[in-house]
Amino acid sequence: MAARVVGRTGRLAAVVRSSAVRLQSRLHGSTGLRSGSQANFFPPLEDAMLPSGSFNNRMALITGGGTGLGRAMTATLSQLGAQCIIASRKLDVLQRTAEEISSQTGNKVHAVQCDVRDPQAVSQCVDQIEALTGLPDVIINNAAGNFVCPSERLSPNAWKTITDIVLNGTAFVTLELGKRLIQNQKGASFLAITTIYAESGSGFVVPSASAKAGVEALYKSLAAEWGRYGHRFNIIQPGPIRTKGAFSRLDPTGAFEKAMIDRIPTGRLGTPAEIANLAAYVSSNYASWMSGAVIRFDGGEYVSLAGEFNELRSVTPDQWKLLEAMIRKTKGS
Ligand SMILES: CCC/C=C/C=C/C(=O)SCCNC(=O)CCNC(=O)[C@H](O)C(C)(C)COP(=O)(O)OP(=O)(O)OC[C@H]1O[C@@H](n2cnc3c(N)ncnc32)[C@H](O)[C@@H]1OP(=O)(O)O
Ligand SMILES: NC(=O)C1=CN([C@@H]2O[C@H](COP(=O)(O)OP(=O)(O)OC[C@H]3O[C@@H](n4cnc5c(N)ncnc54)[C@H](OP(=O)(O)O)[C@@H]3O)[C@@H](O)[C@H]2O)C=CC1
Repeated sequence: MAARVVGRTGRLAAVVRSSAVRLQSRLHGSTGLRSGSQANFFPPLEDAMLPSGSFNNRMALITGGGTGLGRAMTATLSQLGAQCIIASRKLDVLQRTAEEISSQTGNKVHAVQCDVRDPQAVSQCVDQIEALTGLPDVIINNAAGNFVCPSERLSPNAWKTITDIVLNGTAFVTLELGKRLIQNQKGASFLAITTIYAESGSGFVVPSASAKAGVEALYKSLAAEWGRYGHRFNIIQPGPIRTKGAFSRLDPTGAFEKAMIDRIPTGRLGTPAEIANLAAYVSSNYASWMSGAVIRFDGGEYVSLAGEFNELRSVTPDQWKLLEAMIRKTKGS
């Protein structure tokens, strides 16, 4: 009897495996498709979601605003009327982005060079911002550094570099602006971009995971402490969104992208415009009651990775009939 059940279970497992493989190759393999078919249910909308003028007369600082997601956030805020300041190390990249966005939106985008790892540079950058636009109403801490690397290969300086950009950089920008805003009795919305593994931790990106977790603790703590000064602090945890900066350092060969998409229940990567709309909402007065929030924005990837039995998605209805019959036949323990 036991042998019959084991034999049947083995055959079932083989059937399940081979149908899962067929399904995978129908969805992605042979066609070269980069999204699951369910992605058709979840088309990304690219236009700005908030009413035009939502950020009129508002100043927004976006660190790392010259590229990737920061650039998309800058474009959306600028389109909605904000005067933006983008800050990072590469002035030429910032200036190009600033010109491109302001020529499209008609609203000024300023480029300010700043290495967020250096508290003195941050202080000088804030001096420059005060002179250009006054203190900002919206601060988005988006700048980051990251690369995949087995932890046993990390040098002390590799660890320091990532934690300096992500945790110390966010802290320097937030504290410098926070102090000046408090002195000037001006309220502001602070937003930090972390990632879904800030919560779970993740191998192979350990400095980033540790630093992003620190950023989340910083923002939740300040949400509690600085509400009395008119400051809100929120966090967006993005799942994978293709940008050159992230994917060239996290998936340099492109080999992991398909696996990423396979485990995302909505069947596709996010888009920069989607996260830009969310960031704009969180930073806007429509969200003035939102503080201390941690918003996971990942197409369902986090819960999909977490659930013990989620792999059973690949079991077909016929296979379920068989499984159910086997389960129902079991009597006692
Ligand atoms: C998919 C879903 C979840 C995704 C999450 C994504 C999270 C992200 O944060 S993506 C953002 C990615 N964008 C960036 O990283 C942009 C900025 N990055 C950089 O500028 C560089 O990559 C770097 C972070 C390395 C900083 O550059 P910098 O010039 O300041 O540093 P280096 O002098 O080059 O390096 C400093 C030490 O780190 C060691 N190192 C650099 N790269 C690697 C690597 N790939 N593997 C191992 N170690 C590395 C480098 O050797 C230096 O250490 P040492 O030799 O001991 O001096
Ligand atoms: N794309 C994705 O799938 C995901 C991204 N994220 C997060 O989204 C944010 C944006 O990432 P993404 O757009 O993908 O990647 P990018 O590499 O395009 O963006 C990172 C930005 O940070 C800036 N930066 C890096 N180091 C410093 C520094 N020392 N001082 C100031 N600025 C710095 C870079 O500009 P410069 O080189 O000019 O300094 C760059 O513009 C990051 O916080 C990242 O952790 C989170 C989860 C997923």
